[in-house]
Amino acid sequence: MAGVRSSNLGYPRIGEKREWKKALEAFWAGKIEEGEFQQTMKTLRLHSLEKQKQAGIDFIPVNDFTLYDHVLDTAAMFGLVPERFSYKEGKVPLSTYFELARGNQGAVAMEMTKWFNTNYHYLVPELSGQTPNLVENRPLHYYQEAKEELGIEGKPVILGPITFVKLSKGYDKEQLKEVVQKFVPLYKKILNELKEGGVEWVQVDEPILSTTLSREEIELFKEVYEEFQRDLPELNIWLQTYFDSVDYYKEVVSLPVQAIGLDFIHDGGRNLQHILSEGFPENKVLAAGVINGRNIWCANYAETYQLLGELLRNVGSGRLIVQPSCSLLHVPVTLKLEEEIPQLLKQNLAFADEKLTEVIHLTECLNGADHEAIFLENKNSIEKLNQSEIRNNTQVRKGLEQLLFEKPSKRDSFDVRDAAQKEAYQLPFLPTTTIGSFPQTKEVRQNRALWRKGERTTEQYEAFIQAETEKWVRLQEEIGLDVFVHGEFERNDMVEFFGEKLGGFHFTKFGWVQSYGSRCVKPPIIFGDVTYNGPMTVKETVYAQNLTEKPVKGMLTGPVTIYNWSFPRQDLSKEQVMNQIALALQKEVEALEAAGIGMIQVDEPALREGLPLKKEHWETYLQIAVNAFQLATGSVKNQTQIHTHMCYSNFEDIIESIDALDADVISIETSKSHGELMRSFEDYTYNKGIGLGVYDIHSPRVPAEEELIQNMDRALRVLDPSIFWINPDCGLKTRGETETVDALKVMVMAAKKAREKFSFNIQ
Ligand SMILES: Nc1nc2c(c(=O)[nH]1)N[C@@H](CNc1ccc(C(=O)N[C@@H](CCC(=O)N[C@@H](CCC(=O)N[C@@H](CCC(=O)O)C(=O)O)C(=O)O)C(=O)O)cc1)CN2
Ligand code: MET
Ligand SMILES: [Zn+2]
Repeated sequence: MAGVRSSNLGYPRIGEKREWKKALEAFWAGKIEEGEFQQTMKTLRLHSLEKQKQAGIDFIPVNDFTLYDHVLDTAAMFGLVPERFSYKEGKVPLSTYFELARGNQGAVAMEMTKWFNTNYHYLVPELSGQTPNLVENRPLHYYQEAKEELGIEGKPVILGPITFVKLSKGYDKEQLKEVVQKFVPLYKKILNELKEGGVEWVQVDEPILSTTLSREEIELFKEVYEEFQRDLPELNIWLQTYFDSVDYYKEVVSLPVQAIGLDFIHDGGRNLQHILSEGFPENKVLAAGVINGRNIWCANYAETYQLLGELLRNVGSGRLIVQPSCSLLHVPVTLKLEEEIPQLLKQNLAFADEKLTEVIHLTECLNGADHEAIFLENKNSIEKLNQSEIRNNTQVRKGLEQLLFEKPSKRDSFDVRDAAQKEAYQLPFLPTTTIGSFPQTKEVRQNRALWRKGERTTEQYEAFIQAETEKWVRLQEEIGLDVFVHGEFERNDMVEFFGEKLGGFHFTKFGWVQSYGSRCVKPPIIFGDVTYNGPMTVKETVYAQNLTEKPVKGMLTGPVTIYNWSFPRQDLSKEQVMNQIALALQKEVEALEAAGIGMIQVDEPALREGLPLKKEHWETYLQIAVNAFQLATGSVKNQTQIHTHMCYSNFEDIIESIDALDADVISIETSKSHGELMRSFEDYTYNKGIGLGVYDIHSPRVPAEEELIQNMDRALRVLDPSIFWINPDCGLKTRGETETVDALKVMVMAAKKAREKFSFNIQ
C-alpha cells in the first residue's frame, strides 16, 4: 500500500535573494542578453525543484514557474495577444510577452488586478475579438525539463479553463459557457500531449470554485470535466481549489477527476464539515491543504495531526495526500538567511522551505514514524510565544476594552466639517494634488541601503532625505499643484515602514514576496500587541510644510491595509489586531494635527482585496474594516481634513462602506474603469470630496491633456463638480523623475481647462 504521500502546489519564483527580480530588471535594462537571462532563470527554476526533491516531496509541481505571471503565461500559451500589439502567430516572442505586461510606446499594457484576496497581481487576459489557439505546450516543456535535468517526475500545474475564462475580460458574462467551450479542445490537446509525454498526474487549478458561483456555473464544471474524462480516460486529473471552502461540495467531489485538492486552512472549517457529514468518494484521492500557504507561522503539529487523523478515517491512507493550502508563492522562500530574528519568534516561523519540511514531518508521522520530540518542541515554542509579555500587553488590552463603550468617530457630520474646511483652506475649484510618493530613485534606495549598513550616519541620511524633499517641494511649486505631499522618501514601503516604527511588529531581511512582475514586498510580521512608540511621520511632514505656504498632506497607511499587507498573528481575531493598529494610528493622526498639519491622508488600498471570497462574509469584514478606519481618523477637529486613497478601486458593490469610512476626500482610480466606478457614486449621490485618479501611474507614458479631460468629463457632468479633486491614480514611487514632472504638468493644465469648462456647473 502506498501510504500517505506529500505534495506541493507551487513554489516561490523569486529566489532566496530575489535573483529572479534582478535578472528580469537587468534584462529589461539591456544589461544582459536573452541567452544569459534564460540561463539564469533556468538555474533558479531547477534549484527550486531540487530543493523540493531534497525535502522529500512526492508530488513536485512544474510549470508553476514564470517569467512574469502565470495567468499571462496561460494567455500567451493560447496566443491571446490583443490587437494593439504586433503579433502574427506561433509562440509569443519574449519581447512581445514583456510588452503585454509592461506596455510599449504605442500600446498600453494589459490590465493588472488582484489575484483573489491576495496581494499578488495578475494580468487580465483580453478575449475580445480573438480566437484562442494552442501555440505552445508550456506544462509539457517544463515537465520534460525537470525529468531530463533532475530526474524529477513532475506534476504539471495548469490554470483550469473555467477559472481562466472567469478571470478574463472582453466577453459577455452571459456567454461564459460558449467562451469556455472554445478553450476545451485546446485544454484537451494540452492534456493529451502531457499524457503522451508520460505525465501521470496533472494539477488543474480551479480556485474559482472557492468563490460564490451560480448553479449554471457548477453545471458547466460538470460538462467540461466529463468531457476531459471521456476523451482522456487514462490521465489522472487533480482538481485543485484553494483560498476558501467549496460551496457545492457534493457536486465538486462528484466530478469525474481522480484527485480533489481542498483547503483546510482558509475554509472556515466548512470543507472538513462536509467530509464528515457527506463523506468523500471512495474512488478518489484527497489532497489535503493543511499547511497555511498564506502566512509565515509554523503549523501547530498537534492540531494538524488531529485534523489529518480525521481525514484519514474518512478516506483511507492510500488516498490521502498532505500539502500546503495553496501555492507557496505568497510566502517568502527561506528562514535560513534570517539571522536577526529573536529565537522565540523564529521558532514559531515557517517560510516556504520550512513549510515543506512540515508537510514531510506530518506525512512521515501518519506513515508511522516517531516524531514525538519534534511535536513536543513545536508545542513548547507555540506556548512560550503565546504566553510572552509581548503578546499580553495590559495597556493595549485595556485600550481595546475601552472601545466597547465608545463610538469610533467623534467628528461632526460632513456638512459641518466641510464648511470649516472650506473656510480654512480656500482651495480653488478642482484642486490638484498627488497621492503621496514621488520617485524612489536608485539614489534614494542606495542611500537608505548605505545607511542601514552603517556606511552613512543617520545625520547624513536624514540630510539626504530632506534635500530630496525640498527638491520636490520646489518641483511641486513649479508644476503648480494646490496641495502638496512630502514625497515619502524616507519610506522603503508604505506598510513595512510603519511596521518598523510600531511595537509588536518584526521585519525580515530577505522575506520578499512577489507583488507584481519584478516588484516585491516584504510584509512585516505582527507578532505581539501593537504599541505606539512615538511619532512616525511628523518630522518629515513638518519639514516639508515649513518650506511652503501650500498645505502639505500628512501621509499614513490605514489599519486595514497594514493588517492585510502584513503577516498577522493568529491567536487574536482580525478585529482585535486591526483595532490595535487603529489605536496606534489614531495617536499618529493626533500628533500630526498637533504639529499643525491640516490635511491627513490615510491610505486604504487593500480594503477591497481583503473582502472574503464569499459574499455572505462581506458584511462582517466591512464592519470591522470601517470601524478600524473610523477609529484611526475619528478624533480630529472638524477643520482637519481626512483624505483616503484606494487604487484598483472597482468597489461598486461596497459603496455604502466606502461612504461609511466618512473620509472628507477619497481618491479613486478613474483612468481605467471606464465610468463604471463613477456610476456607483452617481447612483449613490455621494456628496463628500472625490479625488479623480485621472492617469495611470503604472506606465512611463506621459498622458495627453485631452485624455485627462476625457477622464474627468463624465464625473464633472453628472455630479456637482465642486466636490472633485484632480490627481494621478496612485503614488508615483515607481516612476522616473522627468516623466513624473511632465505628466503632472499635463495634469495641472488639464485641470485648468476643466475649471473653465465646468465652473458654470457648480451648484
Ligand atoms: N506592501 C505593499 N503592497 C502593495 C503596494 C505597496 O506599495 N506596498 N502597492 C501595490 C503593488 N505595488 C508595488 C509597487 C512597487 C513596489 C516596489 O517598488 N517594491 C520594491 C521594494 C521596495 C523596498 O522595500 N525597497 C527597499 C529596499 C529595496 C532594495 O532592493 N534594496 C537593495 C539596495 C538598494 C539598491 O541598490 O537599489 C538591496 O537590498 O539589495 C528600500 O527602498 O529601502 C522592489 O520590488 O524593488 C512593490 C509593490 C499593491 N500592493
Ligand atoms: N501614499 C501611497 C503612495 O503614494 C499610496 C499607495 S497605494 C498602493 O505610494
Ligand atoms: Zn494607490
